[in-house]
Amino acid sequence: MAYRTAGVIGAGAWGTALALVCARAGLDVILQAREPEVVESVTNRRINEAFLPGVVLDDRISVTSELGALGVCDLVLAVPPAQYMRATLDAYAPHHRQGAPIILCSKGIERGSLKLMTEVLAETIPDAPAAVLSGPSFAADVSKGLPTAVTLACEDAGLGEALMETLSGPGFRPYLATDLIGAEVGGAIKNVLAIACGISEGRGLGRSAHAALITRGFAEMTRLGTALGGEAATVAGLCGLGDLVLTCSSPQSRNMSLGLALGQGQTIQQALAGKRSVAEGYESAPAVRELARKVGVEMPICEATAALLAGETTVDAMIEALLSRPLKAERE
Ligand SMILES: NC(=O)c1ccc[n+]([C@@H]2O[C@H](COP(=O)([O-])OP(=O)(O)OC[C@H]3O[C@@H](n4cnc5c(N)ncnc54)[C@H](O)[C@@H]3O)[C@@H](O)[C@H]2O)c1
Ligand SMILES: O=P(O)(O)OC[C@H](O)CO
Repeated sequence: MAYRTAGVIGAGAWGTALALVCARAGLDVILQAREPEVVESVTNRRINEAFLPGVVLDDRISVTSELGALGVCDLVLAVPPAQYMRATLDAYAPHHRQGAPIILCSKGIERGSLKLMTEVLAETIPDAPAAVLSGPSFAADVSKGLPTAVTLACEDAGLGEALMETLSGPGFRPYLATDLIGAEVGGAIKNVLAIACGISEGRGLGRSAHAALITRGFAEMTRLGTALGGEAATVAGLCGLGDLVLTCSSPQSRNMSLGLALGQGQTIQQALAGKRSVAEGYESAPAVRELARKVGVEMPICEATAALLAGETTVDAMIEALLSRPLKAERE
């Protein structure tokens, strides 16, 4: 099927950047924004001043506050913060066009239910063909057309291929996978690990500690991904290792910069004050910790980060606890 009109649910930085990706790929785009000021600024000045300032949006992109307006779309990208995915899809469900695929682009695990975004979709719009788009991709880079490669996971390989062809462009290269779980776990866990790396950086623990955190964090991500039924090879791809490397290496990441502030001595309240943008690692950390315990997977870095974010420990005690763990074989 040739896709002509894409709907994007959620006009944060990433939803807006993905609207541009779709427009550059030749699709007409309907971008749904919750905030009236976003609708106003995109309509009148062709810029999303609240979430992606400085980027002029393509004329193919129209903006609306109404989820119902996406009922005409033959392809939908869902990009709200993960903790709002269920409520957003519930509200959108009555309008969804039968058979239109939904590409989940948010990175997180639902608190309470401990569910992945594909599970949330299956419970809210069960008939919709699902795909996951995830990988190392800052909205600011993608919106400028800088080269970006991501994982596009879809159990139906034919549909995945069609979606990959549809979204690709000179600066945007999706790579195909069929493992939804592996693709989702990578994106959710790297956010928590990026906070840990930021803390290490903020505390001045050095590049060696940074590399150790990335490597041991990757082991945690792989353990959880495979325990949930994902494949290690998917987690080692763009959606897992690739995104971990990006997010843990740049203060441009909201998650890493939150960690940096905590490592430099700010409280969580100070570090989050006045922020409109989402740090998904902060939001998902309690669910990651609970899920790891539920499935019996050891994730000490994520556990320690969740404890710090919950106010149960201090940065110094967290570092001390991680460094005093019993020695063990690297591959365990
Ligand atoms: N920004 C990036 O570079 C980037 C890249 C890849 C993936 N992502 C992922 O995309 C998702 C969205 O992040 P973002 O960067 O676009 O957001 P953002 O931080 O730029 O903006 C916040 C978003 O939250 C929405 N929001 C606030 N309250 C809400 C509510 N009650 N219900 C529904 N939505 C609400 C706002 O409308 C806005 O879209 C996240 O899961 C993030 O991890 C972001
Ligand atoms: O700014 P962050 O930390 O939300 O990261 C954005 C993207 O997920 C990077 O791939």
